[in-house]
Amino acid sequence: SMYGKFGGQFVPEVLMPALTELEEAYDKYKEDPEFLAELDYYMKEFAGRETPLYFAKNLSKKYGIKIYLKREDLVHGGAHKLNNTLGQALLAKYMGKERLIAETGAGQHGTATAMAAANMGFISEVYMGAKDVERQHMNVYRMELMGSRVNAVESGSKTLKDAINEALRDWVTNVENTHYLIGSVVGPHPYPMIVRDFQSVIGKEVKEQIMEKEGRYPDSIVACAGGGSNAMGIFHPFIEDKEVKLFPVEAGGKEMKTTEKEALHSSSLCAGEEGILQGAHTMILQDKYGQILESSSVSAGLDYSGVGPELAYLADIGRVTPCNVNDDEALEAFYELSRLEGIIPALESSHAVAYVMKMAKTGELGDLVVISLSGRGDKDLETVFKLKEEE
Ligand SMILES: CC/C=C(/N=C/c1c(COP(=O)(O)O)cnc(C)c1O)C(=O)O
Repeated sequence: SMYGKFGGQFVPEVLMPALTELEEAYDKYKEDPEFLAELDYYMKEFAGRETPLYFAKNLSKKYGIKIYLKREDLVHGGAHKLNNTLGQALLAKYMGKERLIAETGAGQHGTATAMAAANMGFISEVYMGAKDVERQHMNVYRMELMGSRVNAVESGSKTLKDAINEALRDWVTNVENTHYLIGSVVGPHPYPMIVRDFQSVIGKEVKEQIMEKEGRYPDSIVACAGGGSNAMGIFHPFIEDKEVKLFPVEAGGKEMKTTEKEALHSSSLCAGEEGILQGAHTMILQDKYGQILESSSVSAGLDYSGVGPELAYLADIGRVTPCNVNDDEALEAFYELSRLEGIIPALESSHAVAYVMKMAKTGELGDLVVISLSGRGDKDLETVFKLKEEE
């Protein structure tokens, strides 16, 4: 449960039995043939795996290096989030739970939770910051259409951190019949491990696909990092392959500056400090009194003041190279990929594309790079066109 000095279970005593129950269930079912067969069925027949490792020929031609996109935007629902919600929902079913709750920012995790809940017959409830309810409204319709109740959270910055706090409060009250389906590699142990394991299907597929297509591993892998689950999912199978450089790209927001009460970015690895957030010792954006600072990003899914403890650990030991791009660079990448490849990326994923556009010619990424295209951009069209009008 510890990643070096990071990780742990910094939660109220009342939650410890639920965390112990979850860890015991995970240990029991993660090697259970029936559980694994059922999960494999859902991954193939419902989520649509395996996803392509697509050679972006026009992007590669323009930027002078070989660029592959791991197409998690093609997972059912439009993002990598379903990989995790199917795993955790199935685990909750084997545990005999009848209700799922979740937090969401971009609404992709909420949608993926609603999909798993509808399909497996759970009651489901999603907590979503009021600001995110506004800017990802298409996903609110999708969640409600599939039978989830969406609770707009008005406290704090009305984004992801506040949604997680409300979900934790619900869980404390309803721990008997409810599984809290955390959407990223954050929170108290065993969540960062469970989510990383379910998302590792991404990196496992890349390992086989890149060997098939190129006969070698990539020089670098680039993935955006909000909580860090698509990054940890694509990185984890390559951790021991030291020749593969790993770049988690954080949201640089408006600028890499912090005022008294807020950060103008969401780059916890690049500019945060050690602290405790929502159950884990990790890197967070906090003021000098240790109060969590509001974060900022054009993309709801990266707009988070913390990051997963395992990613904090890997950055601390130098196995990953944290970096960031700002809102404008991400928006430029959103347009670039749409025009060059006919693929509209989520604003979150656009941060990874932007970093490759920015660094391709420096040699830092080598000649063969894989980008985790974590989601598609349909949910962001309104945001992007509103910004265009304001220009
Ligand atoms: C769990 C809260 C995060 C959400 N989304 C985060 C997200 C992210 C960032 O989340 P991580 O992979 O966990 O860092 C990347 N790409 C897409 C398409 C996303 O939707 C959500 O609520 O949908």
